[in-house]
This record gives sequence, structure tokens and C-alpha cells, in this order.
Amino acid sequence: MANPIIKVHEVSKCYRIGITNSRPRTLREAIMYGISTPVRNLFSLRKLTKFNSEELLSGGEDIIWSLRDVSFEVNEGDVLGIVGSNGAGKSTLFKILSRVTEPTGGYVEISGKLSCLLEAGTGFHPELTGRENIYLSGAVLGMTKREIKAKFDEIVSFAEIEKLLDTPVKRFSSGMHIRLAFAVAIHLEPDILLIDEVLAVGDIAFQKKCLEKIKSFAREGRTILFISHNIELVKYLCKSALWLNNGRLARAGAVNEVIKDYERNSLAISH
Ligand SMILES: Nc1ncnc2c1ncn2[C@@H]1O[C@H](COP(=O)(O)OP(=O)(O)OP(=O)(O)O)[C@@H](O)[C@H]1O
Repeated sequence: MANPIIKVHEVSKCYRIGITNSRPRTLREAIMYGISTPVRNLFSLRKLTKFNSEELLSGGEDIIWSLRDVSFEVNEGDVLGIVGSNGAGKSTLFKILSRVTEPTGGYVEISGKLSCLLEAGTGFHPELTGRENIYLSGAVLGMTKREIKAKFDEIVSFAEIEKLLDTPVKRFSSGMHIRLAFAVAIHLEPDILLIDEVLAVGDIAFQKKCLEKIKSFAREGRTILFISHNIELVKYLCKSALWLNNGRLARAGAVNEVIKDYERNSLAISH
């Protein structure tokens, strides 16, 4: 029977335009943001986020809804493509799933270890070396030093960064950055892997290697969410897909059907 590993319940995300969204402005907001996540989870997240959304709307500022009432479930072992035009809300969804940002409304339930490849190298500490970042990333995923050590050589040889191992990652090229980020994310054996349009940064040989690795990761029954504007790649990798349109879930289902609707809509707009 299908086993949902991710449940997204009526998630909305609102940004204030022109100011840093994450900085609390009122004492009440400061208290809300200051409470640590475990404590916050004791309360109803739905109630808290509803309050935030009302607060934002009453502020009378320019706001933008990146996501609006998005609900869906992902079953264990699914390889789900996420498509949509620029600014549709795809990356925002990943930031919410990986807890980089809080939803303004709604909530998500995730049952498993999640690793996320956002834009090049997010999650790495720029001042730390490649070696140190591998250990740090493993620790963030809850792995012991011994477990990380067992995977270490595989990560380094997959990324082909032997010579850069003791260089701070801020000196890496963007391609090298993403090689290491991909190698770390996929070898540290998360249950769920989020991949946001990062493959394009690597060279062709590395892209090919990544695709094979993603396929074998999926064959192990792990769950992958994949954002890309490369429709052929989405069709190649994914069985199902979501189409986000202006922050709303326009369609979810079998990859070919969703892509057909998305392409039809995009063509209609461009004419
Ligand atoms: N930190 C932020 N502050 C203000 N607005 C933001 C912020 N992050 C995203 N947005 C806005 O939210 C909307 C959705 O952005 P998002 O990055 O999720 O889109 P996307 O579907 O990933 O787009 P793309 O395909 O161009 O990468 C956009 O209008 C964007 O300008």
C-alpha cells in the first residue's frame, strides 16, 4: 500500500517585497521567531502560521504570495518532477520542505531524513574546507562520525575533488561546488532528496554521472523531488509531476499528462 512520506497541507508563503522577510519587526513576531522549533512544534503550527498571515495582511505593505494553498502527498519511492514557469513558487516549496523558511500558512509533515540540493552549494559553510563540510553535512543529517567516515572516500571520488579537499569551499568554482554538494547529498543516504535545477551547473560528463546515480537512488526505493525547466529530463527521471502556476497547484499526476497541460498553457501564453 502507498505510504506517504511527505504531506503538504494547504501551504502558503507570503513575502514582503523590498525588505528582508526573515527579520521580525514586532515584539510579537520576534517572540514567535525566537522560540526554538521543537518548542514551537508543541503548539499547533497551523494556528501560529495563520496568525502570521493575518499580521502580514494587516500591515498594508506590498506583499507577494509565492505559494497559495498548496496541498499534495508524496509516497515513499516516488520520483516527482516539479515544473512551472519562472517565479511559480517551486524553489519556495523546497525551502519550506527543507525548513529553510517557514510557511505563512499551512504545514508540512515529513517522515524521514531529508537532504536538499538548492542553488549551488547551499548548506555548505564557505569558510570551511571540502573535508570539513562533508563532516558537517553528515552531522546535520544525524550521522555519526564513523558513518560519515565510511562514506567519505566514495563522496570525494564521486565529486572528483581530491585536490581541493583541504581548500575552503568559497574558493571552489560553481561547478566544483555543485559536484561536492551533489556527492554529499546523495551518498549520505537520506530517505528524501530534493534537487533544484542544479545539474545544469556541472559539465556533461558529471551530469551523466549524476543522472545514473539518481536513477540508482530511486531504484533503492528512496524518494526524490526534482525541479527542472528541462522537460525532457523531468520525463526521463520522474513518474509523476506537479505543475505550479503562480503559486497554486495547477495539476498533479502522471508526468506525461502534467507536462502536456503545462506545455499547452505555456504555448497559449506565448502566443
Ligand atoms: N526572499 C524573498 N523575498 C521576496 N520575494 C521572494 C523571495 N523568494 C522568492 N520570492 C518571490 O516568490 C516568487 C516565487 O519564487 P520562487 O523562487 O519560488 O520561484 P521558482 O518557481 O523557483 O522560479 P524559477 O523557475 O525562476 O527559479 C517569485 O515572485 C519571487 O520573486
